[in-house]
Amino acid sequence: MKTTNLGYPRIGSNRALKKALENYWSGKATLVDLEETAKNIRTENWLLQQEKGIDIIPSNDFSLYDQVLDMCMTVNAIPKRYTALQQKNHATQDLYFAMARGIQKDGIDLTAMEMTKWFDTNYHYIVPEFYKNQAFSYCNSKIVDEYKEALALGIKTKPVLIGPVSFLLLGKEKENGFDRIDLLPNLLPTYLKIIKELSALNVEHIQFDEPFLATDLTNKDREAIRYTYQTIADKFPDLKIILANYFDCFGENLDTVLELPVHTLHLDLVRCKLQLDDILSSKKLNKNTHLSLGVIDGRNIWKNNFEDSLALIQKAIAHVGEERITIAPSCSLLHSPCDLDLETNETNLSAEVKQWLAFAKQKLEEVNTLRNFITKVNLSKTLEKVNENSAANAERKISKSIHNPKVKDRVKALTKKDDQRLNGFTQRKIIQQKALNLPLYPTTTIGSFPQTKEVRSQRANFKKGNTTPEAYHSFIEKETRETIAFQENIGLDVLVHGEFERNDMVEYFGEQLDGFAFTSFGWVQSYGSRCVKPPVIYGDVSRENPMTVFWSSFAQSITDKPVKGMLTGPVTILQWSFVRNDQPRSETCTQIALAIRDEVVDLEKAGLSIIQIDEPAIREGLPLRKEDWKTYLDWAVKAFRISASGVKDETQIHTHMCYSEFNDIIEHIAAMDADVITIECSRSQMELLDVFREFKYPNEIGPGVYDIHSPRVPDRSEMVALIEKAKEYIAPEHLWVNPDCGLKTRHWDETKKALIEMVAAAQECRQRVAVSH
Ligand SMILES: CN1c2c(nc(N)[nH]c2=O)NC[C@@H]1CNc1ccc(C(=O)N[C@@H](CCC(=O)N[C@@H](CCC(=O)N[C@@H](CCC(=O)O)C(=O)O)C(=O)O)C(=O)O)cc1
Ligand SMILES: N[C@@H](CCS)C(=O)O
Ligand SMILES: [Zn+2]
Repeated sequence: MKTTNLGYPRIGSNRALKKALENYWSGKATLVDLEETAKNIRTENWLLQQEKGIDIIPSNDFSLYDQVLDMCMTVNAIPKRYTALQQKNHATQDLYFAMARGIQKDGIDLTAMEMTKWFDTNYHYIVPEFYKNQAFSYCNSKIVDEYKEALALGIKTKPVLIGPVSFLLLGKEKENGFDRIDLLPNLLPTYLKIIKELSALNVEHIQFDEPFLATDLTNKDREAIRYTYQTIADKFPDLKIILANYFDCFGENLDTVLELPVHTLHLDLVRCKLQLDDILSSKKLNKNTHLSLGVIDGRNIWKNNFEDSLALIQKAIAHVGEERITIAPSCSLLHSPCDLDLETNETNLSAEVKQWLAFAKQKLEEVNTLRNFITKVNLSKTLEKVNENSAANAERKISKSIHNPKVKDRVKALTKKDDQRLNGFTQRKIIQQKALNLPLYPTTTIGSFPQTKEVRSQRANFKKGNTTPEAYHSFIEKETRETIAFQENIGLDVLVHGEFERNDMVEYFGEQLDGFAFTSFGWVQSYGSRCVKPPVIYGDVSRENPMTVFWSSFAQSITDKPVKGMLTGPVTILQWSFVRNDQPRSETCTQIALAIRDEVVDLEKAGLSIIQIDEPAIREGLPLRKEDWKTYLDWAVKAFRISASGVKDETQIHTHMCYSEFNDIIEHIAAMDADVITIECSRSQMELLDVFREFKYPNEIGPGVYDIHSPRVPDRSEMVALIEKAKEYIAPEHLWVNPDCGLKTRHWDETKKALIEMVAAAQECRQRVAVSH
C-alpha cells in the first residue's frame, strides 16, 4: 500500500514566495533572486514529503502565480493582446505576470486576464481565454523542468497536470459561435507531446486533475473525458495515469469514470464518503484499477479521525486488496496552512485548540500513520500516534469551550420576522432617498483603502508590543482622517472609514468573536502573492462587545457626508474561516448571523445611516452539484437576512460581492433584499450584467467600473463606457458607481488617480442624462 499527496502549499512556511514576488515586482529583486526562492521552496517541499513518508510525491504543483496560468503558458493559450510582449525581447516572466496582473509600462498598456474562484475555495485562478478554432502548441517546459529538478535531488516525482477537459472547462469562450470543449482535438496533441517528453524521462505516474468530474457534466463533456484518457492510455500503455477528482463525488459521471483505462482513481472521501460503497460495489470497477483514498481533509485544519478513516480504508482493502490502495489527502494541500509547529503563541491558539488541529505538514504525517497502522510498520510508535489521535478527538467532543447554551437557545428562538425588514424595498427606497438625498449615480467605494507598508508595519509593531496602543490608535486615526478628507475633496457621495484598523475582513472579526481562534502563521494562498490567515471556528459563536462601532462612528463624526458602516457577512465569515466539522455549517452560519445582526443594530444606534454587509463568498459557497443548491441557498440567504433585518427602514443596507458569476442564482441574490448591491464587473466588461436582460433586479446596483486587482489606472472614458453599458441593463436611478472591490491592495497614487477619474466619469454620465432630458 502506497501513500501520495496531490499538491503541497507553495508559498513557503514563512511566505517566502510572497515576499520574493513582491520584491521582484517592485524592482527590489531580480528574476534570478525570485527563481532562487522558488527553487528553495520546491526543494524544501519535496524533501519534507519524502521525510514524512510520502511515496508518490507531486511535482509541477509549484507555481509562481497560478497553476491554470502555468497551463496556459505551457500549451500556448496566450491571448493575442500579449503578442507585443512575446515579440519585444521581454523575458517570459514579464509576459506571464502581465497575463496575471496587467501591465502599464514603456508605452505598453494591457489588461490582465480574468481571475475567478477555484471551485468552492477561496483560491483564485486565472481564467483561460478561448477562441474559435484556436490552435495550441507545446511552448513552455516547466512541467519537465520541475520533474528533472526533483530527479536531481533523487526524487522521482509524479507530475501534476490540470487535465485537458478541466482546462477547457475552466476557461471562457471569448467569441461567439463555438463551444470550448470542441477545442479538445486541437489541445490534446499538445498534452501528448508533454507526456511523451515525460515518458522519455521514465516518468512512472502522471496525475491528471479533472475536478470538473465533481460537477454536473454534459454527455459531450463526458465523451471528452472518455476520448482524452482512452487516447492517452492507447499512446502510453505503460504510463500510470492517476485521475484525480476532488471537492465532491463523481455523481452521474461515475459510470464514465469507472470505464476509463486509468491506473488509479483518486476519491475525495472527506467531501463524499458514500461514493466508496458505490465504487466498490460497482460491476464496472476494473479489477486492476487502483484507488487513491482521500481520507485526510485537504481543506480544513482538524485532526483526522483515524477511527473513521481506518474503517474506510479497511473496507476498500476488503474489496480490492491492499496492493491497489493508496492513502492520500482529499485534495491538494494548497488550501491548508503549512505547519502547526510554528504556532507557539498561546494567546492566539490555546494548547487546547492546538491539539485538535493538523496543518499541511501534520497531514502528511497522518497519511503515513494510517498506512503504517494498516501495514503494521513501526507498530508501537504508530499505535501511540493512533491513541493520541483518538484521545484528542475525544477531548474535543466534550470540551466545555465549544458549547454555549445561550447561543444555541438564541438560534432556536428565531422566528420568521427576524429575517425580514419592516417594509419592502419600494417603500424603503422612498424613505431612504428622503433621508440620504443622494444624486443620480451615487459614487462610493467598497470599504478598504490602501493597506500600505506603513499601515501593516504599524500593526505588526503594535502586535509585537513595540508600539504603544496610544501610538497605534493615533496612527489609525490619522489615516482615517486623511482618507475621509480625500474622499470629501474628490466629491465621493458615500464615504467609508478605510478599514485601516483591520488586518483582514474575516480575521479581524474572528479575533473579536467568541468561538474563534486564530493563528500566527496559518497563511493560505488566495491569489498570486496574496495570502489570508483564516480564523478557526471551534465553538459556538457570540459577540461580547461591538467590533466596528468605534472607527465607523469616529469617521462619521468628522464629515457631513454619509459614511458606510462596514461589516463582513455571516456566509463570508463562515466560508473564509476553517469551520468546525462537528455540526452543520448552516448552524454555525446562523450563530455568526446573530453576532453580525447585533453589530448592525449597534452601528445604526451610533448614527450610521448606511451599513454594508459584505458577502463576496456567497457564490463561492454554492455546492458544486445543482441538486444541493437549494438547501444551501435557503440557509445562506436566510443568514444574511437575519444579519440585516434588525434595523429601521431609513437605514440603507448594502452588500458587496466580488468574482460572482451569479446569473444562475440571481433570484436568491435578490432575495437577500439588500437595498444596494455592489458587484465585480469590470474585467468581464459588464458581461455579468447579461442576466438583467431577463431578470429585473428589484433593488439598486453598483456594477464595479474599475478593476482593483490590477495596478493599471483606468481611463475616464473606459469607465463612462462601462456606466453607459450598465445603463442598458439597469435603470439609471438604480445605478451606483464604484470600483469592483476594496482598494487595500492598491497604492495610494493609483487609487487617487483612479477615484478622481471615477467621480468625473459619474459626473459626465449625470450630465449626459441631464442633457438628454
Ligand atoms: C477580498 N478577498 C479576501 C478573501 N479572503 C479573505 N480572508 N480576505 C479578503 O480580503 N478572498 C477573496 C479576496 C482575495 N483578496 C485578497 C486581497 C488582499 C489580500 C491581502 O492583502 N493579504 C495580505 C495579508 C493581509 C493580512 O492579514 N495582513 C496582516 C498581516 C500583515 C503582515 O504580513 N505583516 C508582516 C509584517 C509587516 C511589516 O512589518 O511591514 C508579517 O507579519 O510578517 C495585517 O495587515 O496586519 C497579504 O499581504 O497577502 C488577501 C486576499
Ligand atoms: N469591504 C471589503 C470587501 C472586500 S470583498 C474591502 O473593501 O476590502
Ligand atoms: Zn470584494
